[in-house]
Amino acid sequence: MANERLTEKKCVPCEGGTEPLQPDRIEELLPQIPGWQVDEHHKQIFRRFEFKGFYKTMAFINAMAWVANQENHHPDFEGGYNFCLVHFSTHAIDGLSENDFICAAKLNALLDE
Ligand SMILES: C[C@H](O)[C@H](O)[C@H]1CNC2=NC(N)=NC(=O)C2=N1
Repeated sequence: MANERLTEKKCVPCEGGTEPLQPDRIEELLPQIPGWQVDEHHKQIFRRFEFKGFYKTMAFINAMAWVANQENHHPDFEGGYNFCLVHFSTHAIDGLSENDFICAAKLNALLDE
C-alpha cells in the first residue's frame, strides 16, 4: 500500500500466530522511518538518537515511554548523557511486525527533524 501512513496507525495486539514481516515488506516500510536500520536477521529495527545533553535525552525517553504506553508496544533501549539507542521487535513472534514500524514512526515524529 503506497499511501499508508504509519504515524496514523495504531498498534494491534500481537499474540503469535501471525507471520513476521518478510524482507520485501520491511524494505517497503523502511522509507517511512528515516534513521532506522534493520538487523541482518530481520528480527529487529534500531536507531541511535542523539541529544544536546542529559535533560533532552530524558525528555525523549519519557515521551517514548508515553508512546509505548499508548500503543501497548514497548522498546528495548539503553541511554546515556546524550544518546538513546532504541530497538523494536515483536517478542510474541520473535521477529518484526507492523507494530514495530508504527512505534518507530511515532518516535521519529517526536523530534524536530
Ligand atoms: C498483549 C500485549 O499486546 C503484549 O503483551 C505486548 C506488550 N508489548 C510488547 N512489546 C514488544 N516490543 N513486543 C511484544 O511482543 C509485546 N507484546
